[in-house]
Amino acid sequence: MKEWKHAFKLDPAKEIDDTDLEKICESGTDGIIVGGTDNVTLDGVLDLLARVRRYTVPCVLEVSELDAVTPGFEGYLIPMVMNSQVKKWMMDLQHEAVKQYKNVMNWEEMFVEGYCILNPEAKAYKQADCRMPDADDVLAYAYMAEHFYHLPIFYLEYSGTYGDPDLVRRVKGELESTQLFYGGGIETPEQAREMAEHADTVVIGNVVYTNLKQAIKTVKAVKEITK
Ligand SMILES: CC(C)=CCC/C(C)=C/CC/C(C)=C/CC/C(C)=C/CC/C(C)=C/CC/C(C)=C/CC/C(C)=C/COP(=O)(O)OP(=O)(O)O
Ligand SMILES: O=P(O)(O)OC[C@@H](O)CO
Ligand SMILES: [Mg+2]
Repeated sequence: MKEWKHAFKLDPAKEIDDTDLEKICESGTDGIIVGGTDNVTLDGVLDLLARVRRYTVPCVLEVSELDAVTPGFEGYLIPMVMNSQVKKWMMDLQHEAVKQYKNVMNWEEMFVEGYCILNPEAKAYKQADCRMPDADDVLAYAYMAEHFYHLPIFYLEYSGTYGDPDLVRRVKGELESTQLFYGGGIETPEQAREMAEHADTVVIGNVVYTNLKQAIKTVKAVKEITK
């Protein structure tokens, strides 16, 4: 995943037909992330996994629901929400999962993500009871992700709305070894390119379901960038 510049996030709670899924999987994207905030079920995850597996594209599961975890993915992304006001979303859910399952966890395939969620209208923001940080707060979260927690990934999440490219640039300047994911509101190749100028990896979600043609064009836009 260190090499990923572009990823599509597919929501197991949403329908996608085989033709569209083929276009996504054969688009040249670096990987597929299966994940969503609500209504994530084991059946939904298994269905997507089996269908994505027809193609060679790498596929990882972003765990938001413990009951929907299954073997068979190349990797597992474990969110912890750094700007949540409630310890549950930063520590307790993950603690409970480790307590129950540490014997079957393969840490080589688990990647913890420090999430900073910046759209107050996003489901994940509301669910995790987030507070809105200012720019200095965000930079400090990024710094903590790398230097306190040694996380492999810091995820600047604007789910559903396009974010601030200048903040993405400043966050990137704060990080050396932690990989910066940007996700949220990318609907055009130009927006994908703008965020990919700064973020290590851009994640494209909802536009897959609203405008597949534009979604596919984001791959080339991101791959063309040489930093
Ligand atoms: C078989 C095998 C490999 C076993 C492994 C063992 C095992 C069970 C490991 C689990 C490891 C572990 C520590 C898991 C943690 C579990 C857990 C429940 C963590 C909490 C996750 C969390 C903080 C979720 C909050 C919400 C969040 C940050 C979601 C991220 C995704 C996101 C923002 C999606 C966008 O939302 P979307 O649904 O698309 O929204 P729209 O519909 O509005 O677009
Ligand atoms: O759905 P969008 O707004 O593209 O966001 C992508 C991803 O960051 C969601 O977790
Ligand atoms: Mg979504």
